[in-house]
Amino acid sequence: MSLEVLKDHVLISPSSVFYFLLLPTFLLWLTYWRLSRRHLYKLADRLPGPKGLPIIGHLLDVFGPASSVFKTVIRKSSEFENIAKMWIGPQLVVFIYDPRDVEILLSSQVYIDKSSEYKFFKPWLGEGLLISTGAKWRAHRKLIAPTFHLNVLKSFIDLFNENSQLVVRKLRAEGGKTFDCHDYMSEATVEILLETAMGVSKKTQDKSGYEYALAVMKMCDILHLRSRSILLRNEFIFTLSRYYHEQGKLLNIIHGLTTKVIKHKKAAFANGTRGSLAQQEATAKKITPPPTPKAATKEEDLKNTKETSVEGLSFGQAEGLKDDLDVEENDVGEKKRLAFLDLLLESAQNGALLNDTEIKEQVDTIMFEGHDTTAAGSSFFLSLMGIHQGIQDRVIAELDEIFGDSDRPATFQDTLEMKYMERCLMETLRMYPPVPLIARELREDLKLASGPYVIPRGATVTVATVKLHRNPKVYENPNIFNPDNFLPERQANRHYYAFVPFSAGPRSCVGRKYAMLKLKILLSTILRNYRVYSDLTEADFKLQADIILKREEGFRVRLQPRQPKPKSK
Ligand code: HEM
Repeated sequence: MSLEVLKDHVLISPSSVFYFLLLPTFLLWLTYWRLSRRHLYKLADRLPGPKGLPIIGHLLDVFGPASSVFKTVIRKSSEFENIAKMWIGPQLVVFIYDPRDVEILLSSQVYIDKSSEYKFFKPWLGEGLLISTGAKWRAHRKLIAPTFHLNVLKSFIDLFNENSQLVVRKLRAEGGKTFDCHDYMSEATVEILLETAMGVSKKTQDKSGYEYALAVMKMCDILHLRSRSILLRNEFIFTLSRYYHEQGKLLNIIHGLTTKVIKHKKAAFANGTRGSLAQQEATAKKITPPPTPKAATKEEDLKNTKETSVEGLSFGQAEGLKDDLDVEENDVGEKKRLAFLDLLLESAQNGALLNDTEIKEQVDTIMFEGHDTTAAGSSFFLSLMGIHQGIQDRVIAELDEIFGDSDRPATFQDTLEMKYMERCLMETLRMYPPVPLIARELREDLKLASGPYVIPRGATVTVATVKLHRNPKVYENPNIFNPDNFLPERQANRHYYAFVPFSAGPRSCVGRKYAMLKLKILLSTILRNYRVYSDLTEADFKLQADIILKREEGFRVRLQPRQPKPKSK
């Protein structure tokens, strides 16, 4: 049969040839893809974990509202003691809960790459400290960590006090009603960051910190949704969705604030002004004593390092854990003892270390990491005080012991004496860690200590702090709020990596000491003025882990002004 005849009988068009070849091409690609991942499959097969569906694994478990996804994943992985693997479609996710394994992961200089989900942060945080990696991350970490050195933080104490007093005044508006304290905590933590790390006055921001905080919360919802949705993970499909437009609007608010912060600070910098503009305004009005950001001597540094270690604890982590916020290498001399944005601008002025985009990315990162986490931590703390009245009695007794009937601002020394409050804060961060999951993508195999397991390169490893911190082999009655879990003797007998709310190792939280100091001043100021009540119990909490751990129903509490203590004779 000639070709002419064949054409008459069979419809051969270019598109039919394309479809004819599509299936074998796909099968060929699939075979290659699976072969290239055979190392991953081989090692994954040896890891324990709940059984998923063929091909899609546990993909269906990550659909639905954030609170139910969180519960399902925790429930399914709970049947497994130290380690649980799950396939989320083609992605291998391994949860580790044994402190020995957590140590291997977090203390390593090798496993420092963040998991692929962090890329959704890029339009917002760019290559900021939270998500960058390699040489860039190392250089910027080295630059930024000293700006959260204790000597810099001590110069923020007046501003912490002043802003905490402002919250106390704002809270009067609630007058004994039940309300969501997270709104107040968010606004306060944004404003405190602006005035301290950023060094600008909150008054120069015509949009309120609350509006920024609200936009951040909505952004987190979108990012979390993207990490759960197989469709929205795709960049192209995402740009066609309504979430893309919503994200654009939210980023306008978020970046609007940070752009303005940098503009103000740059203008002041050009005029030769250094240090917090808010502090200088207050000083001009004689509200506070002059700032004292002076360089410490070697001896003072050593003393500071010791002071940060309070009865077996070192500002939010086990005493035995050390990172670049603790070690003396941080002693980088007077010039570098500058607050965060001052140092960034100075470095940019002096050379090629940072360009404008990089400054912006780091400012966005610190604004996000520095406010949402502490807002959640302080809101959980107040909720728990409201529920556990006996524990609140002890915190208040300690504060009365320290301050007597005086309403003077707190000093650094006072914060060191808030030992019971420190334990309550630790216990809050144990049971309700604001960062509930710490995830890394492995570029090398990871051999575990808890059993004969090797997690293959290419997998995502997740430390679910929310579960690690409730390990019944480590904590007696892990689901009961008990600040005595942080008594020095109990702490000393525990694996250091059994409590890592601020992560640990080279990628630990640079704001750990800042957060602990600020939380103590903010929360002690509130409890010196109000008693907290709650109509709910912990069993009523609907936990929602959309990047930051929150209560879905809001952090509802009631406040009663405390009666002034009778003046001592
Ligand atoms: C209670 C408060 C806080 C908690 C529980 C917390 C927790 C954490 C955790 C768990 C990480 C590691 C995240 C990961 O590996 O994915 C982290 C990283 C980070 N945190 Fe915090 N944080 C808090 C407050 C702060 C504050 C106040 C700041 C800044 C002022 C801050 C800045 C950062 C930065 C920049 C990183 C990235 C560090 C790096 O990768 O080198 N955090 N934080």
